[in-house]
Order: sequence, then structure tokens, then C-alpha cells
Amino acid sequence: MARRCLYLLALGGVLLLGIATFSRSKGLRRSLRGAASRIPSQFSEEERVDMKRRFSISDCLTLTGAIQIPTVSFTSEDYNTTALAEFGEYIYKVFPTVFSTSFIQHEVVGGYSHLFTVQGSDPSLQPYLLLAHIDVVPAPAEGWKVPPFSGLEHDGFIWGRGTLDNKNSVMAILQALELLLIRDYIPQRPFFIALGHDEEVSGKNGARKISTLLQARGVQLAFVVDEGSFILDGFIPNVKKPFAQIAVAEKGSINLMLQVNVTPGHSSAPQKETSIGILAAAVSRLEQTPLPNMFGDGPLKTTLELLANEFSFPTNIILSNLWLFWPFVRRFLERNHITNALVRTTTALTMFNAGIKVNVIPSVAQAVVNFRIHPAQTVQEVLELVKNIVADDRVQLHVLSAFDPEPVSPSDNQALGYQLLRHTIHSVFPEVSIVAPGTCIGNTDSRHYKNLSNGIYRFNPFYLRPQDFTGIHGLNEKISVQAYETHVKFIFELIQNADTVRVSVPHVHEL
Ligand SMILES: CCCCCCCC/C=C\CCCCCCCC(=O)N[C@@H](CCSC)C(=O)O
Ligand SMILES: [Zn+2]
Ligand SMILES: [Zn+2]
Repeated sequence: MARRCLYLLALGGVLLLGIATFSRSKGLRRSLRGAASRIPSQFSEEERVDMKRRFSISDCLTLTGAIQIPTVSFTSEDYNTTALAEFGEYIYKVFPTVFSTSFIQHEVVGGYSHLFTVQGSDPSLQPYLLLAHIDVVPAPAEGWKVPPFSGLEHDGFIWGRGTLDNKNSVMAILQALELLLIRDYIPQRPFFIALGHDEEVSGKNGARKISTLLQARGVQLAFVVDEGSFILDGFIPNVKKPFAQIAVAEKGSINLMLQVNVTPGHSSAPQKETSIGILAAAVSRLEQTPLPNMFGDGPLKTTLELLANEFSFPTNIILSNLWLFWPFVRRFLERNHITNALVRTTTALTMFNAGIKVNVIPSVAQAVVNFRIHPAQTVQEVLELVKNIVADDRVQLHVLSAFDPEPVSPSDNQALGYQLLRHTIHSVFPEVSIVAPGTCIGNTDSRHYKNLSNGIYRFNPFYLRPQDFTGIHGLNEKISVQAYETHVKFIFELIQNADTVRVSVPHVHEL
């Protein structure tokens, strides 16, 4: 009741104040109604300890925290449903205000995914969507310095599977909203929070179902924010300081099975070629024949031009004059495996199976190749190229799954989602002077939402160094306590900025 009164009071205040504006930066303006009620992103010592515990080790008696719940996805049919259900109960327990606020609806979708609808006091504003996923990739304990589901804190870091991908986002979004609600903040712009439970194995039961549900409700989103890029530190040799990359594009993907069948027989008198030999030669040809370097198409060129002045001589001159030096840059980028992933469709041999006994020529040999498709290519174009490289009719090609790259989202002055992220990055990370559009080399749940918005942005608000990247899906994944707190602060600011920052669109009154 008290919350409802507050809501009405705030609504009245908003109507009285009207939409007074002042210029912030090119393309942005801020309404005074929001500026008046801004809540500073400062958290007490107790709140900081609490937010860390909820994320890692909730309390010493039950020894449960978000990282400790093993929400592992193995395949799109096999994931830890017990842990996913436990996670649902866990967030209900640790974010009581989010779950009890009258203007927030919570629904479970696809069994284990969660959709929160935050109504907002101004329904004329177009809603947005914050995305994250609950599931994690498997983490066998071998090679880890601490058990991967321990959530242990050591030397200022919280360790465990999901600390970077992507329970940090799940918990930071809910934590920021909880703290805003405790401070009686009432969002003006409606928004959704969607927490998928099967992102690591396709998103077909989580994100896709939520998207279908929102579409059936007639929802159109101003923008979507998901995981997928970072403040990059040290990925490009010689770049002087970290820069924030908002991924406005996402590569496509093909999982292609290659299969060779021959008549089985006794290994003492083999034919000249076996199923294994034929298949091995085919996959080797694929690995040895990289698909074309597409530098120049896609957002990478813009990123490099924006970064040009961050390099010392002569790289700064080279990047400022790509019209002249692009053949050199194009070759330079393919030398490193991460920048190589930005300039071409990559070819990764991920599975190889053949043979049943040491003295039997196997009748069948199978391999799976995972291609990540450059934004300027399509599934069909890649398959055509692959057929020509394999060039052997004995090798059958079976597409297991495939999707084209995602459309490139706008990053101009009128792109609300991009500008909001840029603005929030500058305020939370004042030391980061460059924000540039880029490409996500992995795949995210956001691809299931392209029917609802053309502004899809992938950005995690923390620094990522190449050594941190090895922890994502790898060993010893960890996040610093300070980075997690900053993540919460970022979402706390972003939600408020979505209420106050507007982009100026000529002849359009509201976004
Ligand atoms: C000039 C700029 C340099 C850019 C360097 C790029 C560094 C990128 C670093 C990390 C990218 C990580 C991407 C994280 C998101 C990936 C999420 C994920 O793992 N998804 C799964 C989904 C499987 S379901 C099809 C995946 O396999 O992609
Ligand atoms: Zn992820
Ligand atoms: Zn992942």
C-alpha cells in the first residue's frame, strides 16, 4: 500500500515537472524529472558484504551461494534441472524486494528460465530488456586451483564456474534492482529482465520461449543488453590503454558433421585408404585452408579507426590511414588467434570419432567442425566454400545446426541503447576514454530477441585481459570482488540512466 502511494506521488511529480531538458553531449538529453530523483550508486559496507555473499557463499550455515549451485548444461537435452530449480528458489530467497514489489511480475518460462516484467511509471516509454543466463558450462575439477563450484574468495577474487560467464550478470542485475527498490526507486521506463537457463546449449528452451511469449504480448523493445563484450585490456598489441567494446554484431555458426563410410574389414589387409584416413585428410584440408579474410566488412574497421590515436607511432598513422594500409593491417590481424576470429569465419575441429577395435577397419568415421561465421558471410556461402575445400564425394556433409550472423545494431547518435551504455561506461569508468562498436565472436541468448528489437548490444561492465579470457569456459574462472561490485553499480546506474537519458531524434517525440 505504502509503495503504491509512493508510486502515485512520483507519477504526480513527474507530470508536474514535465520534460525539461538540458544538453549532455551530442545526441543526448536528460529530463529534469529523473535528475531530481537520482539515487547515488553508493553502497554501505554491510550492503557490499551482503552482495558478495549472495554471489559467492550466501551464509556459513547452509554454504550456498549463486556460484555454488552447479547449474551445468551438457547438451540441449541434458542439463542439471535440480540445480536450476534450486537456483530459482535461491534468487527468490535472496532478493525478497524484487519478488514482492507490486509493479514487478515474475514468471518461470520453459521450466527454469525467469522473466521479470517491471512496469515503469511511464508506460508511454518503450521498454528495454536486460539479459543474462543462469546455466554454466561443465567444470571438471582437474586443473582448478579451487573446486569450481566452491565460490571461494582468495586474494580479492571470487573463484568458480560462472563468475564471468554469466552468474555475475544474473546476480548483478537482480542485486542492483533490489538495492534500487529498497531505496524506493520507481523506474519510469518499463523493462524486462530475462534469465535464460540453457544459453550454453542453444537457448531454445529458455530465451527462445521468452522471446515468443513477449512477441505474443505485442512487446517491441527499445534495446536489449546482453553479455558478449567487455572493457578490453591487452587484446591488441601496442594499444596503450583499455577500451570498452560494445558488440553491435554477433557471428553466425555452423556445426557440420563430416562422415565417411567404407566397407569394414580385417586390419591385416587394409585397402589403400580407410574411413579414418579419408576423413582425417578432409578435416586437415579444412584446417589448413582458412576461409577468406573479410577485413573491411563489419564493425572492426570503425573500431580500429576510433582506436588509432591510442597507438604509438607508426601504428597510429597506419590505423588513421586504413585506405592506404589496409592490406598490411588485414594480414597483421590474422596472426593472433583472437584478432583472427574478428576478420574471418573460423574453422574449429571439435569432435572426431571412429573405430571400435584395434584390428577392425571401421565402417564409419565422423568429425564435427564448428564454424563461426563472419558478419559479412552467410551459412550458404560458407557451406559452398567448405564443399570446395573438402572436394571429396566420399565425405558426406551433414549440417547439425546453423544460423546466420546477427544483423548489425546501430551505434550512431540516435541509437538509444548504444548511447545509454556509452554514457554509463563513461560515468562508471571515467578512466576509459574510448567506447567502440565491435563484434561478439561467441553466441549469446540475445540472438533470440532480434524479432523484438533492432538495437541489440552485448557488453559486460568489467575489464577483461587475455588471461581472464582463458577462464571463460576454461580453468580457474574468477572475478575480483571489486569488479563484481562495479558490475552492480553499473546496472544500478544503467537502470536510472534509462529513465533520464534520451536521444534526440528529429521529428520523433518519444522513443
Ligand atoms: C579489436 C578488438 C579486439 C577484440 C578482442 C575480442 C575479445 C573477445 C573476448 C571474449 C569474447 C567472449 C564471448 C563471450 C560470449 C560467449 C558466450 C558463449 O560462450 N556462448 C556459447 C553459446 C553456445 S549455443 C550456440 C558459444 O559457444 O558461443
Ligand atoms: Zn555466457
Ligand atoms: Zn559461455
